[in-house]
Amino acid sequence: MRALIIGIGQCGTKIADLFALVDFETLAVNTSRGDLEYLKHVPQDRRLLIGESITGGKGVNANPLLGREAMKRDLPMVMKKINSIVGYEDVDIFFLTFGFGGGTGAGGTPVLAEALKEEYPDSLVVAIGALPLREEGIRPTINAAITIDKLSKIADSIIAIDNNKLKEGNDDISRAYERINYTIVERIASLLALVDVPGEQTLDASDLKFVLKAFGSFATVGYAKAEASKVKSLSRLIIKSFESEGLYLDANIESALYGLVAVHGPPEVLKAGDIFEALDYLTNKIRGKQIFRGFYPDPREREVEVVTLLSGIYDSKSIEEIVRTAKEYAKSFMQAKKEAETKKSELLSGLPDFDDLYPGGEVYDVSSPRLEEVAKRLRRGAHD
Ligand SMILES: Nc1nc2c(ncn2[C@@H]2O[C@H](COP(=O)(O)OP(=O)(O)OP(=O)(O)O)[C@@H](O)[C@H]2O)c(=O)[nH]1
Repeated sequence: MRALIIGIGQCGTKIADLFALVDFETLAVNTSRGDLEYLKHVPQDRRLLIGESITGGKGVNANPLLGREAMKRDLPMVMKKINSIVGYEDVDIFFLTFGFGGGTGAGGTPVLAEALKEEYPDSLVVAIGALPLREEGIRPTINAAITIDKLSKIADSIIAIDNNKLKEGNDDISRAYERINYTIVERIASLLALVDVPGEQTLDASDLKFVLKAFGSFATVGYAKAEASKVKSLSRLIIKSFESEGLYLDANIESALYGLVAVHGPPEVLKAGDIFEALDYLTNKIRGKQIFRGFYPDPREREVEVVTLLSGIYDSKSIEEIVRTAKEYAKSFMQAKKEAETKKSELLSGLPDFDDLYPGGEVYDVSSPRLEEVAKRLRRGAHD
């Protein structure tokens, strides 16, 4: 199983930086030189500054048109770098990490996703994006809604993390960002770590790709960990992986088409009866009724760890709220624009031009040959 993590923009490269810390192959792409320098773990030769000719290396200030243009202009450089990283061994999944509300990530990610799909048709492109906080105002919400629309037509799955859930803690915002970034990386890394690993019933890269190849719908990764001696019901632990801290996305898990469950822990907890009860429960709960599973009994373990992935989700309150708000805003903005145009033409219609009011306003070109001729004749007359 080979994954390449590509971070785009500030939020995306910060997340990629954490993936680099846990030894994933990463690439960081940004319009801001300062943000690239700030990274700690992505190797220097894996940091690409794009759009320098338009931004001077200073970011795009939440303008996705500039983010898109920056990625378009430097796409050959970015793709060349990716080619050199990929080499001769296929990449199973490109994970693109970014913030939906900014300019570089929101504008640039769909451009890169499209190019990757074209160049690597057998690899999956999965977008992992942070949804903006309501308090950030209307622009990030619009950026998010339009980017969701674009990516839903290109990416195989979109793993959206709702930053609004951050507010449930007491941390200041940068600590809260750190916490959520860490959680995302922990979950995806735990999931990938259990793919292609020997176990009782194992998951391979093709299982994971099957689940994530979900025509641009939403996917979510759940996680739960508990002391083995305290686990009364494995199915409850699996369900718990989607609750509380669970999702970071307000989604109806029953609408999911596919699922994947990986459980790691001491053999006495991973009993066949409990496992099948848990799987039956989940299979009946989700709409698509297809669950892949992997079980990894480990006698040295004292804890049980559950990683769950659900995909093919269309029903999400977090996403609906963003799309609805953006649509309502767009509608009222277009209406206001139309009214302003009508008002402007009503106010200004009927005004004359300067010519109507200033008689004798003909203008002669002093360098015209005819005028020269007249001037010459006048001068001659003066001498005669
Ligand atoms: N989860 C999470 N969200 C973040 C983080 N940093 C920023 N965001 C969110 O991402 C959005 C802003 O995206 P950025 O990545 O900062 O912007 P950008 O893509 O670099 O684009 P510009 O700054 O406009 O050049 C906002 O909606 C923030 O709430 C982070 O570290 N973690």
